[in-house]
Amino acid sequence: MRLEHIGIAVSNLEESEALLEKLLGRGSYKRETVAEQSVTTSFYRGGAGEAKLELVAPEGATGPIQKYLDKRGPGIHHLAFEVDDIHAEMRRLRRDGFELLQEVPTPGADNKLVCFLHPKSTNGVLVEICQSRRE
Ligand SMILES: CC[C@H](C(=O)O)C(=O)SCCNC(=O)CCNC(=O)[C@H](O)C(C)(C)COP(=O)(O)OP(=O)(O)OC[C@H]1O[C@@H](n2cnc3c(N)ncnc32)[C@H](O)[C@@H]1OP(=O)(O)O
Ligand SMILES: [Co+2]
Repeated sequence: MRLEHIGIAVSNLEESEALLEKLLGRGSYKRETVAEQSVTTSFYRGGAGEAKLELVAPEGATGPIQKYLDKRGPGIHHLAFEVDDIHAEMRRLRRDGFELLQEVPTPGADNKLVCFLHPKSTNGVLVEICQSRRE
């Protein structure tokens, strides 16, 4: 597993993109809406070998990000780890006692398959595991 991205929940994507560009000195390389998750994401590359940043803004009033923002406001939302075989990793994590939030991986942004673990089984940190989708 390697840290692939850090997810940051934001209320206003345009404002947050402008702020991050000022901070990093580089812009987003991709915006992508994942309707199933009720989010629009905006990605920033890390330095060589470093994790990306993923701004995650709510689409609509009822998704997980809007609920998170209502409760906690903007901030670091999740850590995403890349694995080579998400199915095998999900089996391994289940065996090791982690609570998976889904039975099967689902399409994520940035050409990934994703699965989330409940934060109560990961020391209060929402964890996403992801695998690059083979074309
Ligand atoms: C997939 C597209 C993109 C990508 O990378 O490709 C993304 O990353 S999209 C990211 C948005 N999608 C998700 O977050 C999906 C997984 N999340 C969920 O299923 C829910 O948000 C869940 C189950 C983590 C929480 O939902 P629930 O309805 O149970 O909300 P509650 O507020 O009642 O939370 C219960 C409990 O969990 C704590 N919590 C919630 N969110 C987080 C978080 N991000 N980090 C840490 N802890 C979190 C919350 O505080 C509650 O704890 P409690 O002690 O009971 O207060
Ligand atoms: Co993510």
